[in-house]
Amino acid sequence: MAKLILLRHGQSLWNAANKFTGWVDVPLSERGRAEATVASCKLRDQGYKIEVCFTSLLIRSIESAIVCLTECDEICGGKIPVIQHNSDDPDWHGWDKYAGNFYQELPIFTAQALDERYYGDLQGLNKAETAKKFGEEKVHEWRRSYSSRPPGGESLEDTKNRVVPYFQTRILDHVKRGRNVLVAAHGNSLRAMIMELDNLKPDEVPGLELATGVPIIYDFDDQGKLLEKTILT
Ligand SMILES: O=C(O)[C@@H](CO)OP(=O)(O)O
Repeated sequence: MAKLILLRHGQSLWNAANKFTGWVDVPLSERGRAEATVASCKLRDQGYKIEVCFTSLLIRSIESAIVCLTECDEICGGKIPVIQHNSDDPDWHGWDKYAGNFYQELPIFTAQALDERYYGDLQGLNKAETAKKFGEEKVHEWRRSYSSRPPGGESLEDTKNRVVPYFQTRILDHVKRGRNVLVAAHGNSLRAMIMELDNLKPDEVPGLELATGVPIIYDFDDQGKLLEKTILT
């Protein structure tokens, strides 16, 4: 039975400062690293073993994955996590000639498709001040509705349109082969994925809040059919 483990990154320094973050590449806070450590221990205590990992290109998701996979490293089943960069930069080619060894290494695939929702003109602004300026209702609509776009940014629908094809082709492929997969990503890229997994309608998604650093486990049977969901609080 394969497991799909979704992990919203630990608290970032801009989560702590209550700022819209989006694609701004802000690292974890001390609390965020502690949350990823706790997630790692919970997964270890429940006997989970990870075989493949996916992250976005943003450091807060990569850091969360690395802390989660290395703090209680039993969850890697004796393998070493290795990031599989896939850069279009021609200077990169040649650095990555190492073919890898699936028996000894746990691949971490990084993908732009899993990045946080692009928050456009709101990025860097304080959330409370923005709500005062534009009104609580408008800002809540920008943050939590399905189809409303924040100024210059992506709606959740836009985010879902890039997340779901990647999820279906790349991530679910491993799950269907019976592998346990960790996806360390963001509040909105994971909400898009959960909409798909839980069959949520657009009017059901505003109520979906994800805590930082709390693993959400989906169990699949050998035919790739979804059986149950557990939140490791
Ligand atoms: O700022 C962001 O990028 C996100 C996640 O922290 O915020 P929100 O909860 O408003 O979608």
